[in-house]
Amino acid sequence: MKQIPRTPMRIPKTPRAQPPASVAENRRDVCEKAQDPVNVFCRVRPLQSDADLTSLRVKNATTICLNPQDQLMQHHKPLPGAQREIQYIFKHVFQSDATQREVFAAVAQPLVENLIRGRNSLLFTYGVTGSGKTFTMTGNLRHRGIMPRCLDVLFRTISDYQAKKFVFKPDKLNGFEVLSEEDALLERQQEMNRRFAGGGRFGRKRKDSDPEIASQASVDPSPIAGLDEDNMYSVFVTYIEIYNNSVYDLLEVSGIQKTLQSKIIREDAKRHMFVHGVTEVEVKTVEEALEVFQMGQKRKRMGHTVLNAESSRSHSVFNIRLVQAPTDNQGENVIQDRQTITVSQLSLVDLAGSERSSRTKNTGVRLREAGNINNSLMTLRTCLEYLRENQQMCNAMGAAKKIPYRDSKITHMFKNYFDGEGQVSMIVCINPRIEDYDENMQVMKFAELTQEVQVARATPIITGLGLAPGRRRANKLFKIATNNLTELGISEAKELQVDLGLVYSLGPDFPSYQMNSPETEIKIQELMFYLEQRIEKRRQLRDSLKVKSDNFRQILMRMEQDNLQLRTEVASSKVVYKQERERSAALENKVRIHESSIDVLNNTLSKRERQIEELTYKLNEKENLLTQKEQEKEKQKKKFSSKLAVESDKKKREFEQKLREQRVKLQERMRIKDEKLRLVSNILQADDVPPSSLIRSQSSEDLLSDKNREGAFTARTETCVASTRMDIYATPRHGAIAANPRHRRSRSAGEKWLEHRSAKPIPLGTIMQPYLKNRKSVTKLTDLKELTGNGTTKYCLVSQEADTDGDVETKLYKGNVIPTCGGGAQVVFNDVECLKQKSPIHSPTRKRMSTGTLSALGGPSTVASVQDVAMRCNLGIEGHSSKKSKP
Ligand SMILES: Nc1ncnc2c1ncn2[C@@H]1O[C@H](COP(=O)(O)OP(=O)(O)OP(=O)(O)O)[C@@H](O)[C@H]1O
Repeated sequence: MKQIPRTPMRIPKTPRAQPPASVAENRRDVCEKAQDPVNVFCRVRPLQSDADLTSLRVKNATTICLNPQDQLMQHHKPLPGAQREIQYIFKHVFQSDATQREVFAAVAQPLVENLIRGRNSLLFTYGVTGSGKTFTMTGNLRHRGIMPRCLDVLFRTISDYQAKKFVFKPDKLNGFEVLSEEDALLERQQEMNRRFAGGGRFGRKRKDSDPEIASQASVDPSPIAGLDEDNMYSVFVTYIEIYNNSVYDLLEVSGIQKTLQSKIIREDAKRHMFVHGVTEVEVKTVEEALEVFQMGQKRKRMGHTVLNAESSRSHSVFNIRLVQAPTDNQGENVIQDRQTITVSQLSLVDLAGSERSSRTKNTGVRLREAGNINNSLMTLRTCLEYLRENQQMCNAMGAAKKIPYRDSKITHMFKNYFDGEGQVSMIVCINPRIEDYDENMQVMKFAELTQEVQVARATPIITGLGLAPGRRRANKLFKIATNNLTELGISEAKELQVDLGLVYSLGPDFPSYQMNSPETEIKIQELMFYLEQRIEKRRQLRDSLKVKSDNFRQILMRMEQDNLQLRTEVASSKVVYKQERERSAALENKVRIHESSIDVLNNTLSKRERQIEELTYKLNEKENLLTQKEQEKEKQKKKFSSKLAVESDKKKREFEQKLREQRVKLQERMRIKDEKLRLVSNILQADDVPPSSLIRSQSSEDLLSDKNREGAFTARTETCVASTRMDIYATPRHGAIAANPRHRRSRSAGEKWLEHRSAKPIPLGTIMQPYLKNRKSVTKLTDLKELTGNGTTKYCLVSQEADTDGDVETKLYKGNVIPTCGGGAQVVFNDVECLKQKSPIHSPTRKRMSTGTLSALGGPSTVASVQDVAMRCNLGIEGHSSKKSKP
């Protein structure tokens, strides 16, 4: 592009920051891909009146010249030294007399071709208010703009290849899904019901032919070649308005709501920007599409009335989306796989007027609107500027600027056109009047900038999927042939299954046939011939089949009979089998029961065994314990016996020691007593009866109170007598008994003896018998009078003792009876006679010494006897040594 002068480029002074990874990646992708510049066209509208002055001159089909305003206003001729006219070159410049058709053909038809080939395109008009943007994009009844023409050519191209309505359904995330034929049919019926019930999408019944719309639709462009005939197509339209940097869906069914809700812009899975929740209307004809557009326009006007806005203050975006997907093998239905769907979009954008707010002298709401418009267009300009700079630095691999797409809705929405793939075209609309010179200058600068921006070329879509090309045409030919045959009266033709192989076999260059050509007619005739043959063959085959099937049926009937018989047998066998099974089940049940009881018994047995084991174990433990205890006991026993032995030994020694001591003591005492006795004897010899040597007897009451004590008395007497020749007195129980000192026994009076002998005396059988003169014998001393009365003066106690050898010893204890002061009597023993009788058979070695003998011998027996008497009789003893013993 040549231009004079060129807009100076800004030179960066400071090094730019490194771009983020994603930006750099994107840049690398963009740099690597094939790119096309943004196609910028210029359209000059006619002057309103011939009197109007112009600052613009169209030099040729691509160049226009802008003349300085003052030069034209004042002099009409360039002054020397004045600023020269500025030239701007475009892809094409449409002069004021250019028709809508020319504009469409040059600008929009390539974009529709892109659309059909599955590529995205963006076309926007840019210029000041009244410059003809809307006229170019939409047009009017007489001069239809780009949009209706795009729709017209599109529908003409895909007319025979459209999918049935609702086969493709928007997924609300900028994508589509394929519905089955049944689901699509259901949706169609529901829509029809809605229409009949009370109106269509916009609340009114659809008119079949709106004359205004019909006139817009009736155009004459020929269809675009190169359509993939094996695909099916559907067209969806959306209509959006961006006002005050808010996005509104003009096709939204808002019901009673008067105002529209603003929408947000989102990015889909393929990084394409889309308006979230926007209404996508499927249209099948141009009229339908234009009707939807008109409805959107109405809504737009309604909204503007509510908001008190002007239509030129908003950006309008009309999107035509073409959805295509390949047909199946038979070329009849769309393949039920959303991955095979290709969606292409043509966005037709009518931007708001680009004039600056200073020029319009707006205030209040209008000023804010203008500010927003300026901001969005400024953002667009900045984005394109940065994009251009980044692209220019792409080869130099310098740092890239972050492009502020998100700063305005319009740039945010078309981000993927500049960052991604597609084709971008712009029509700069110019009002050539001289008043718009300055604004036109700005527009030109923007145009100049825009056409330096490169956009990555869209990659061609992958077609085929390995399916035979021309299958839809083959399907069509096959159906034409079958229809023709049906019309000729061959009804079987209807029943024929589609056989594309037959069509393909008609000629090697089949898919390239044109449908309305004579060649096709010939091929259809050939096809009909083949089909006729096929039908004939089918008839024959059918007849043969009938015969065979009859035969087969008969065989089958026989078999059926056999089968029936077998079934009966099987049924009876089954009954038997069932019975057997039941029996077997019963037996099994029994076995199970027995097994379970065996298990129980086993369990019990094992339990018992365990118990036995436990008890055995316990028994062993106890035995062990017992053994231990016995051992311990034995040990203790030994210990105690040894201890006992030691103790007894010790005690024995002690006793012996004590005994020795006692013996010594007794000997000492005996010696003392002997001494005493000797003294007493001496005294007795000197004086016959010493007053002190008296034996006091117990009172008669004491003596006779207890007859049972006779033995004891006897013993006591015996013991006392055993101390030979001693005067012994018994110690009274209650104090000393005093003898009557005035008692004088007359020697002249005769002696009267009281002999006290045993009741059963041992017969002596000897000649020598003791003799007592004037005696009285008693065996029992029952009355004290016997002792005190009758003049008894002497008392003799006879004691006999026989030993084991048969020796008998008879002792006679003699004493004087002395009356006491209390009326009782006391016996003072003064003589003991001891008579011993030897047994003729006795053994001299075994002779036991009698008490008397022992006494005579003065051995230990005497001492023991004295001690015994003392202990038993509780008597005080005082004796003397005079002892008279008779053999
Ligand atoms: N090329 C043209 N040929 C004939 N008439 C034109 C042409 N361009 C514009 N006009 C007329 O100019 C008037 C204003 O045009 P239009 O509404 O398209 O301007 P605009 O740029 O869209 O304004 P706004 O920004 O307000 O929408 C219309 O009445 C239209 O018929």
